[in-house]
Amino acid sequence: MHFASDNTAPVPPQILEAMIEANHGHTMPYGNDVTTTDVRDAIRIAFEAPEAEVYLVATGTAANALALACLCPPWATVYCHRNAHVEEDECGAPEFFTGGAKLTLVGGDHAKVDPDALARAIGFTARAGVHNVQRGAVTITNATEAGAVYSPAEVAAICAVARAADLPVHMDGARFANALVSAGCSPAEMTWKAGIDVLSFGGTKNGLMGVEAVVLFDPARAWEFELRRKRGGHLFSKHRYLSAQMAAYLKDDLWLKLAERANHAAARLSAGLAALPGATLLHPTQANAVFAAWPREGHRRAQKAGAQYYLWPMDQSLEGPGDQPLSARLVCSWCTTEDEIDAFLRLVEGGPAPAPVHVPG
Ligand SMILES: Cc1ncc(COP(=O)(O)O)c(C=O)c1O
Ligand SMILES: C[C@@H](O)[C@H](N)C(=O)O
Repeated sequence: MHFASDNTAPVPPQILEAMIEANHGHTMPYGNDVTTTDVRDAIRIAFEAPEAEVYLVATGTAANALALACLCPPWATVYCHRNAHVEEDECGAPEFFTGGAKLTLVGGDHAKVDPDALARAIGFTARAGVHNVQRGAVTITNATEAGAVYSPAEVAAICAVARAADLPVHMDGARFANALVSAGCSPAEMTWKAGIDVLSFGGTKNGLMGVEAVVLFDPARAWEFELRRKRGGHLFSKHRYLSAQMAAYLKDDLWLKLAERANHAAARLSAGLAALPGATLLHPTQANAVFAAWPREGHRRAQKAGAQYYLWPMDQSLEGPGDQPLSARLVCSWCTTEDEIDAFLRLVEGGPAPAPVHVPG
């Protein structure tokens, strides 16, 4: 019962097989291999963006921070949701890689930036001219840190506010595939057609060993990104092992199939929890994460039986009197099974613990 994060999931066999297949002979380094060229073209086709420039890095934090560094000067600010990953979980990487830009936090339900709140925040910035940080860029996360999904229209509304202030917009797409299959739109509709300038196109949460593609829909920023990636130590010399993963991920729409499996599992888990006495959903389940609260005893039973997930916020405690509800984040991955979901739900409800799984060897 593994719901701590999609980061805990193994790599799909197709991806490992692709890396083994790539592991023959010699090939040019630093992205000068044929597979990287093929991946770049495949992403341009998938996004209907023939002019886009595409670069692979190994972490989502690197993708976000390097992309923002190309969009926001050191003396400016990046507008993000107050619960955005770039604010809460990147240890200051965006501030570091931009050379000191600030993050201006904006509210909104389900970790979605509210367009009106964004407009107010932008209007308040630089009100005293040289004495204030300047307006820099906007970043939104899709799927969000609360498991919600922006529709293309919602993305366009954010981008319209940004464009009115002549600001570029970045999308943290660590779970882009999950958002896309949920919204039922095309990659282009979810990004550049709605006004997104740069996308962190995630692969790691959706199964890859560690590959994220930064897609710059405006190629004018490409050379700066290349320089920042190398200067930041994020240009892989044996780049073929990144591109082999991404090539396999895109082949036959594997990326969409993996995301559909994770989202389907989350929908099952969410419906099961919502039906339990005393359990409540805290956010709509629109991608692969479920945010819910249920009585403490249910948490104790589940965690005693080995279920892995985070109380969310993490500073809650299983100890203590009474049986008041505690809230949790449950993340499903491409390999979450119906059996582990059903076993978890029985534990939360108070049923028998699942039989221990015999792991041979
Ligand atoms: C929404 C979001 N963005 C970015 C990241 C950063 O990815 P990484 O941990 O690979 O740096 C994560 C991590 O899971 C994430 O959840
Ligand atoms: C850092 C932690 O939030 C990670 N990004 C996850 O989603 O599991």
